[in-house]
Amino acid sequence: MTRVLVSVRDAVEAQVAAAAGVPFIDLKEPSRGALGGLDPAVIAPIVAQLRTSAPQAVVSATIGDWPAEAADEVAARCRAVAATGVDHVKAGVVPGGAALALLRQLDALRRTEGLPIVPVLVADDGVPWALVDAALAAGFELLMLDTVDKRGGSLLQRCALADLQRFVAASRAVRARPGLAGALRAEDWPQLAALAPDFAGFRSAVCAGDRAGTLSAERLLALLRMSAGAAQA
Ligand SMILES: O=C[C@H](O)COP(=O)(O)O
Repeated sequence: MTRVLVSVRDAVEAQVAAAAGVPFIDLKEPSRGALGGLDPAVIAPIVAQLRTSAPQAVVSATIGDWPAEAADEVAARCRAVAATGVDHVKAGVVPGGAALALLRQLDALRRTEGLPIVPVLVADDGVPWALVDAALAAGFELLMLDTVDKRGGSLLQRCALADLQRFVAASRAVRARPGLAGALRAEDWPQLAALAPDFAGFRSAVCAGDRAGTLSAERLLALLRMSAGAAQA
C-alpha cells in the first residue's frame, strides 16, 4: 500500500498532519525551495512533539537545496538534521555535473556514520537513470523522485508512465522502497495507487494557494480519504 507523505513547515502544520493521521510527515520550508531546509533547532522540537502526538508516523526532514559541489555543507547539514531524531534525512541530487559524486558522498555518510539518508533524485526532465541505478547499486533503503520546478506539472506529466513503473520495479527488485513526489495532485491518486510506490509526497496539492502557502486541513483530509478509498478498492 502506498503511504501519503506530507511536507509541513512548522509545529502547527505538523499538528494538523498528525491529527489527520498522515503516516509520513516531512519537515521542510517550502518557501526556501523544492527541498527548502528548516533549521535543525526548529526541527528537533517538532520531531519530539510528533513522537507523542503521532507515534506511528514516519518523520523526515530535508537538508535544504545545495549545489552538488557543496560537499562540506551537505555533510554538515546531513549530520545536523540526523541529530534531530528524524527517521530519514532527505538530500536532493540534481542530475549533471557532480551529481554522481554527491550520491557517493551521501552513501559514504550513510555507511560510515549511519546517517539515515534518502536521496531525492530530481526528475524534472524525466527519470535520471544514471542516478537511480547508482542509488540502487549503493543499497539505499529508501529513494525518491521529485521535481524542483513545480510549475511544470505533476511528476506524472513529466515522466513517462512506463519509466515510473520501471523505477518502482527496479527499486523493489533490490528491496529498496521507492517514493514519488513532484507537484502531485489529489486526482493523480488512482494512477499513483496503480504504480504502488512505497510512498507518495504532497505539498502543493494540500495547501491553500501555492506550496509556500498554508497547509489546508480540508485538502489534506480529502487526499487521505482518496488514498484510503484506493487502499480498500
Ligand atoms: O516531498 C514532497 C514534496 O514536499 C512535495 O511537494 P510538492 O507537492 O509541492 O511537489
